[in-house]
Amino acid sequence: MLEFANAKINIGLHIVGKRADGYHDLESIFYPVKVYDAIEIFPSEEYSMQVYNFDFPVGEDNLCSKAYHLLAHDFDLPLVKINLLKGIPVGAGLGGGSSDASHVLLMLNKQFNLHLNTQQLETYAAQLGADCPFFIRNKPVYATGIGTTFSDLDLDLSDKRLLIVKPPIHISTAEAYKSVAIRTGQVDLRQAIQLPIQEWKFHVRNDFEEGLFRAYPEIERLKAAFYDSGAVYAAMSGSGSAVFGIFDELPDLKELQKLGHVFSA
Ligand SMILES: C[C@@](CO)(OP(=O)(O)O)[C@H](O)COP(=O)(O)OP(=O)(O)OC[C@H]1O[C@@H](n2ccc(N)nc2=O)[C@H](O)[C@@H]1O
Ligand SMILES: Nc1ncnc2c1ncn2[C@@H]1O[C@H](COP(=O)(O)OP(=O)(O)O)[C@@H](O)[C@H]1O
Repeated sequence: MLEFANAKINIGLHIVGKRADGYHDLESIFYPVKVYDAIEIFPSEEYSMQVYNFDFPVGEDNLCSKAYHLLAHDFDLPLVKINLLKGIPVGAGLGGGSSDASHVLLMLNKQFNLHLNTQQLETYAAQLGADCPFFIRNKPVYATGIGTTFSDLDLDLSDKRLLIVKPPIHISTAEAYKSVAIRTGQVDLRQAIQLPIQEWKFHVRNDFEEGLFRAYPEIERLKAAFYDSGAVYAAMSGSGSAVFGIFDELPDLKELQKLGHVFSA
């Protein structure tokens, strides 16, 4: 079985509290985007996994392997070979690894007739990472809690052009959370996105930007370059380092291409 695992962007991200277990409560809008990894799973004589197009360990730490072993613990799954072709940049705030994990759960459920429903799959996904459950639903949602409680959202950007630029900076999510400031009393993102998109820049913010822009001025310059290129809204996604921009029309890419790898999403 071959499937494509898409990325996500966060449209607004408010860090609203810190919990006793060290995780943070947040509010965010998760929006699926058309940047993909490819995952192939097939029965094999032994379990193995191979990653193409990216250089990181493929051992038990890979989220695809973790997803397989999580289900293999509870179900009589055959041994499989997993091939992963990375297209989603890593350490970018685009949730690539989380999407891979959840797509492995979805694929195993389908391929081996496990009959798990969405709720059950989301519960398994939550054991793999806070970003994972979103990719089970994989449609625009307003997320709260640690990012695993969802309400559906009517947001459709399909008449816009969406560009994402990944600068050559790798940000660890855990590190980004360590220095983020908690802010309460922010605008309700669900209301803010009802405003015309041109006004989002005054109301829709990502709380990770402040600290990470200080540490990596290149990311702030990248966001400015999006506006210079005509974006109606631009922001860093999640804990970075990728920045996305929403455009009415496809801009000249020359300046953006100087600052990183450009993805049309
Ligand atoms: C910031 C966000 C926004 O969507 O995305 P990315 O930028 O990573 O894509 C997510 O909250 C990232 O979720 P995810 O990357 O799955 O996090 P996990 O693997 O569960 O946790 C990695 C580390 O991040 C911190 N963490 C994560 C989620 C959360 N709500 N509070 C936290 O404090 C914890 O220190 C944890 O040890
Ligand atoms: N299948 C995978 N794809 C990408 N990263 C993975 C995967 N499995 C484990 N990881 C680990 O997760 C880290 C962050 O992954 P990524 O999906 O890029 O997160 P983020 O959304 O925070 O940028 C990587 O640096 C890597 O060590």
